[in-house]
Amino acid sequence: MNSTTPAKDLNPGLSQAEVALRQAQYGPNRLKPGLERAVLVQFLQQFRNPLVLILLVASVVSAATGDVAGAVIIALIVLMSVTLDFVQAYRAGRAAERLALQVAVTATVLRDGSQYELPVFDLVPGDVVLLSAGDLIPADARVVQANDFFVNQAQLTGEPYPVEKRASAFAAAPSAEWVLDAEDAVFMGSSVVSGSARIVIGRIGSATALGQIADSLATAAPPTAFEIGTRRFGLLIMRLTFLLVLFTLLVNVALHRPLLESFLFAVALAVGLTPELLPMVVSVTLTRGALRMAALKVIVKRPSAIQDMGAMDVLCTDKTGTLTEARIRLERHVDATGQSNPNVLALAYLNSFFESGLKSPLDDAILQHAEIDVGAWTKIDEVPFDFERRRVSVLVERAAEQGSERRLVVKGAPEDVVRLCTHYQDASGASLPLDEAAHATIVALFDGLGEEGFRVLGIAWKDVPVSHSHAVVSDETEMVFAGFAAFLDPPKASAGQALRAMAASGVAVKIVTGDNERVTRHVCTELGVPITGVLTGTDVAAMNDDALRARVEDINLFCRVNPAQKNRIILALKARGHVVGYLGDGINDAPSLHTADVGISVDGAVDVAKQAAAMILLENDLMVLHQGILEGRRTFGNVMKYIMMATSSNFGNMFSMAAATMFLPFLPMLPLQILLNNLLYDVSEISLPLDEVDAEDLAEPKRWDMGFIRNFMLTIGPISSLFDFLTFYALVQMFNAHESLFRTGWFVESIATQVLVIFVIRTRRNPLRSTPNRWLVLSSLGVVLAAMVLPFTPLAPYLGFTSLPLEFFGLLAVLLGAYLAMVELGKQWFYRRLRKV
Ligand SMILES: Nc1ncnc2c1ncn2[C@@H]1O[C@H](COP(=O)(O)OP(=O)(O)OP(=O)(O)O)[C@@H](O)[C@H]1O
Ligand SMILES: [Mg+2]
Repeated sequence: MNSTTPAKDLNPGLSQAEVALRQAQYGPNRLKPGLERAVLVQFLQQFRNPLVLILLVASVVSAATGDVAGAVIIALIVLMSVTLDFVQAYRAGRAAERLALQVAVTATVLRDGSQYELPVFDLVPGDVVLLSAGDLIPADARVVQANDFFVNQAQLTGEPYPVEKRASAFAAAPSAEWVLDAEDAVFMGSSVVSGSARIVIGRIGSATALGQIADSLATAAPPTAFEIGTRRFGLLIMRLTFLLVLFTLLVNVALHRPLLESFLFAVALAVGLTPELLPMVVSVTLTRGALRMAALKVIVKRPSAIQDMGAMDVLCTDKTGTLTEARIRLERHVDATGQSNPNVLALAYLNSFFESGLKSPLDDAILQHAEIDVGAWTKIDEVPFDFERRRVSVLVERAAEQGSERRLVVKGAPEDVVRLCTHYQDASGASLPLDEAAHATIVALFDGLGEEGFRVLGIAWKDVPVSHSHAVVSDETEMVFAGFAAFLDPPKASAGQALRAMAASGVAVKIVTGDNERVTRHVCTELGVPITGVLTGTDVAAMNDDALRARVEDINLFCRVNPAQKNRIILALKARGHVVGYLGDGINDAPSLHTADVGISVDGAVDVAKQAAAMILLENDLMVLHQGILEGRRTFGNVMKYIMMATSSNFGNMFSMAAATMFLPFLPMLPLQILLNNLLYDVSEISLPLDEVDAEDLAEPKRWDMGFIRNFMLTIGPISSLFDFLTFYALVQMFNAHESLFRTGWFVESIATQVLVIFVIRTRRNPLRSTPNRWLVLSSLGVVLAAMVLPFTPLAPYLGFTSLPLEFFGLLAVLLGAYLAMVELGKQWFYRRLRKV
């Protein structure tokens, strides 16, 4: 191990004035381009939709052939739909970004000689930053001081093992260039595995090595289950649209209709069929969910995680701080004979005091327990803590009668610490050989402490020659066992209740901890959590992935597992088809937070954990998480409503429109009327994300089910078409409708049925027993009213409408009532059959 390299420069950091200058010059330390440019780009991206482009081109062509008014109206309608969609989605996006800012990763920066905790995007070249284990490296920088400083550069180099970095003055070859394997350079996107350092920033934002490859990294995120679902749904719709459009086009051509108009009609039909509001509905529901979560003190970094929360059926969690209070207190310090012994405390204190790597709450508890003067000791070296060894050693020295003495002090997981010892120290301080009898006493003592619910660390030491100036892992042998430090970390009162609530909502909770079995069992008993099975890290190590997969289902306690094993457990659960959440706060949790479908961390977590998580709890409370799960399911419910509307009623309408072209001597609706119909329908749906979802729809994890959507479509769609044909028949037979009367009548009927059916479809219950959101009622009724009034306004001739006879509204009322009643019957039949399967 490399020992401390002293600071060559005592750089006090930049002055605030200098920082302001540099911020103006270099901009924020961010990978993404500025928002302003993005707005325009985002808006223009809406026009990438081929249907939108085709419509605009087609309307230009139709303007050229004489129909200027029609072309202008089509262009206007298209523009309005695009803007409507964009504004909603953009506002949602901004709200999500503001939320994410609340949990921005910060760095410890030295400016004007004082330390500040600042968001990383505030940093400028020249800033002095202090780093310790678990931190993310905020920009490309030079190391000026290092202390057993190891970083993980996997994101840049793909090299999974930590590499050591040293201060320039101590590097074998100080480098002037930014080379990834330079010993004295660290790079944005890597993380500190152990040790500490002081760095001076050289390059920020997109000038960093990461910034230069950021575009290629951006594509790496795997799609969530929900995104895969939406994509498959889009494909289904696309196929249906294609068939229908082709069909109408062929019929119209066969009937020798005007080509351009037929083409426009077919394209308008395609627009009518496309659930173009789906992305908007998804992002708005998600943002609304995120804002409601924020009120509960949960910050959602990646909005789609809310959906994953709704789908999640297994939650894995570590123990400390989640199930326990994380107010850890040192309760006892006992020697091998079980007697309280100040020498044990002194050794533990030395170790915690000089440990420079990852400080854990256990260290804090030791340091807070007593004030011990360590002034006589100086630190020589350290073997930093890691989650494989589960221990930390410090090498310290003090003056003694003859010269000086050097001592290695180890503290860590008791099983391992005891294994490293050949001697033990009794109450008088004498060092005795650790024979079988002594070993049995020590193990019994340890077991006893565990039984009482104590978290226990073993403490051991040995003297080394003064010439010994580096400490390495292999020095941790032939130690003298000093005793145990025993801590209490009381279970959280609210945790048991939260776990029961989750179980009742169909989410299995599994505990995945680096701590030992006895302590964890004790916590479970106190919380009233039944233990269905236990696996230890040793068991997991002995299994291949198949064997692990076969076991993960029944086990709800995984103990003494290391970070890689935690990750394997998550992978095994995912492979079994579960949607897995992971809650954790340490360096050891980062890989699992990344692998899980939804990673959840807490505000006090180390940077790497916060970075890997999709959601941050500002208050570590499992009950809030249960709320989040319900929020996710609510979001899913509202998106589903939109999809069920789009596939049943909307699709039914467009289907009858296509079919009607075969029987009518004219187009059943003008292209622009179809587009207007679609726009009005969209407007009625804007408030859908605000809608309530019935309690029974929140009872279970929610997942995409294409079979469900298809069957629903096949049940409700035909009812919609049936009533279209009844209208069609009545208009021709009873009203003797000519072209424009027919189109006007059908336009009004189709809007009314299509929009009002939401009140039947939005609930599984009798629609009168489930209260819809006020805005949804207002927008729906408003749109239907607008459609009815439109034919009587001066706009009517431009839109090809004619005023309707009063009797038509009588017919409409009868048809509408019968339609809604029949959809309700169809719906009830559908859900009854669904329950039987
Ligand atoms: N500061 C420390 N010094 C020595 N040993 C430590 C220290 N911190 C942790 N350990 C050892 O490493 C083990 C694993 O660490 P830790 O308990 O933090 O893991 P975890 O998986 O995060 O567990 P938890 O579920 O309690 O959060 C501990 O049980 C303890 O034996
Ligand atoms: Mg932990």
